Amino acid sequence: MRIGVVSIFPSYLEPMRMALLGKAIDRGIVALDTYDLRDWTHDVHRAVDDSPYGGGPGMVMKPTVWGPCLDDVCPDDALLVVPTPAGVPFTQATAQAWSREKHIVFACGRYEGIDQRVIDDAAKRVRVQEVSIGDFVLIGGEVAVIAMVEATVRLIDGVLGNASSHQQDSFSDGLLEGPSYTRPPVWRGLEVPEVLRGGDHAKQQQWRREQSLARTRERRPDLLPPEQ
Ligand SMILES: CN1CCC[C@H](Cn2ccc3ccc(-c4n[nH]c(N)c4C#N)cc32)C1
Repeated sequence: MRIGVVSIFPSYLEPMRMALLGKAIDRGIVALDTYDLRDWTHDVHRAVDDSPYGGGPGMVMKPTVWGPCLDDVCPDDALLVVPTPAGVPFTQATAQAWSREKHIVFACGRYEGIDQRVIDDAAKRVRVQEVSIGDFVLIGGEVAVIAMVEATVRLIDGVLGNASSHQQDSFSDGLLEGPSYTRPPVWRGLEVPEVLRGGDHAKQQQWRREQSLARTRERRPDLLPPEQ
């Protein structure tokens, strides 16, 4: 998978070159290109924003900068993703679908966002998805991109050491994952559940299912399947 990210703060994206994502890049599973939007500005001040039509707070990012940038970095067969609090919710299902994409380009807005005509113009040529990572407001799109790239890339074969890891994710079966434990068996008077210290894998699987259902019922009843 090739990933392109456009930002006025490309160094904000450096965490994606670390740890497991960095290893996926080193191993050629993922290619990451970051672009500085200001390289497409055409004035001495390298302006990327301007005042909003119709008044209102803040500034809006210029179509005359974003347009030429996306023309250059987003080919017709790529998926263009625009993080925005007004977007469709990003979910595990989104990550699963994106993990099968060959090329994804992320457009990181700042200020009050990107002039809508940039998205409308791009949609004439490429598939565009405006997505949100949650019901809260960030300062820009970069943190959302890091979260979405991590959720997506970890699903690509070969990225996670233990192939089964993501198959036991929260949400992979629609439920929240249950608690995890490691040594020592007793820590500050707290014991690891007996069933996990034994060797009956069928009982352990049943226990984990029960724990997932209980936790989902308590914390995210909206995720429960109808019969539960
Ligand atoms: C007050 N204004 C309101 C509009 C957005 C302004 C900041 N901003 C500019 C670009 C941009 C991109 C994403 C997000 C964002 N926030 N929350 C999420 N779940 C996001 C996602 N994905 C936020 C952003 C702040």
